[in-house]
Amino acid sequence: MEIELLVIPEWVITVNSRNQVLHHHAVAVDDSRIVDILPMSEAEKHYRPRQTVVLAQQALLPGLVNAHTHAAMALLKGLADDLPLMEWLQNHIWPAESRWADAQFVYDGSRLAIAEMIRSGTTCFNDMYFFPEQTAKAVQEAGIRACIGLIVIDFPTAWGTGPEDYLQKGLALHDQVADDPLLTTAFAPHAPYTVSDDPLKQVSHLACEMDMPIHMHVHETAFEVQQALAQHDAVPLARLDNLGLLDKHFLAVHMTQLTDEEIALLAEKGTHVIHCPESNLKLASGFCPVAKLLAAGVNVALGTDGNASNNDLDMLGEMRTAALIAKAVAHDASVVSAAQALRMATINGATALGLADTIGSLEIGKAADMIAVDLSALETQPLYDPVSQIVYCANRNQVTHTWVAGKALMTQRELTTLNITELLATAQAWQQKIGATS
Ligand SMILES: CSC[C@H]1O[C@@H](n2cnc3c(O)ncnc32)[C@H](O)[C@@H]1O
Ligand SMILES: [Zn+2]
Repeated sequence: MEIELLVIPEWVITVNSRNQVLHHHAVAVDDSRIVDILPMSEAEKHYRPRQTVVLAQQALLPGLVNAHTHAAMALLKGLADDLPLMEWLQNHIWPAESRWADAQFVYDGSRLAIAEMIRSGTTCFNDMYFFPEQTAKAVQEAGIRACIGLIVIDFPTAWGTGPEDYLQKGLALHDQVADDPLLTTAFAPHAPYTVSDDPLKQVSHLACEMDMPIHMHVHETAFEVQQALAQHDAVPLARLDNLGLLDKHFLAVHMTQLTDEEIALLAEKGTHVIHCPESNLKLASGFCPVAKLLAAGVNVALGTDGNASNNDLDMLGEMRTAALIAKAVAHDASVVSAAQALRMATINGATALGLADTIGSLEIGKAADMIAVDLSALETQPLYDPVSQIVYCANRNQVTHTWVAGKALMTQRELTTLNITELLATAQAWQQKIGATS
């Protein structure tokens, strides 16, 4: 049978329901999908590939899913460090955004972020930012996969005048990208402290009717919870529940403040938690109780947050941080194994975005969103367990290949759809403009 592509790595890390790691197997790809996974010795008998990629000493795994980011913030990387969330946001980031965040900024920043993501093995990201049509354009040109946030926030910005306008523009974008197999959309109300009840009720209604995810920062800090108690006489999670938002469509980002009762509520409602450990550490926001959430049956996925609070978009690093912090928080080294951390960075993100039938694992019928990691370097040798090596040892420069829907976006560390020289020139032009005024 003639096929487009046959990839023959040392290991196939499937992230299927049995976490199978296959040695000396090949992955056959045709028409954007995985059509077979079979022993290497049989592959060449069964298939006549137009291209064969042999990856000796490399592991092939599902592309990483960054379940929470603000791609365009790549242009604000390092602009305001070492600050707590509210001071960072109100005194530095929001003023910078109101000065700079126009359509060109979002397009240029998104391209820079997408290049960083492809180079570090991310094949799908869930975004929340102004001018989402610019992020969508950058995604389409680069060939990566993304869920584009249709933002809602009470105050006016360069992108819109208020909630009605944001929703109208967002719904128009939803219709515009509906036929693109690599793009989906989610409602993205910013946070409980910036979106009032009426737009939240509207989002809840629309998300249910259109079967779309809702992506929101929630319980990021203790301050957020205390302030809401004083203002609304209810913690944000209870307010969102009363407004009807908590169900399987809801992606609650951060969740560093959670009681055991709230964890049980999330499990009962099927709400997803998006854990961003490095952003939480850098802004000193708090610690998400990941082990307790997983034990309660809550789907926990991973995100980097934006480049201005992390400051990288490195999902390999995020996996490692998530596994290490979870152990310290739980006072238990056995929680969040390497295999579990990898699930959080792949299939759990896909599940949160409603894409688990398409991406998140290497299985026959799924889209060929795959990455190769070279484990031959001395830093990852000797090697007893490739999953352990990827989560606890490897760094992002060891990602050699990135495919989305069977198309190579990076081959032997060379980007195929983005030009690094151009991206660097654009980043430096923005640095000069923004740096001159800060
Ligand atoms: C409505 S567009 C997104 C908005 O969110 C801001 N943002 C970035 N990181 C965080 C965070 O960790 N908590 C809250 N808000 C954040 C970003 O700067 C945009 O203004
Ligand atoms: Zn965020």
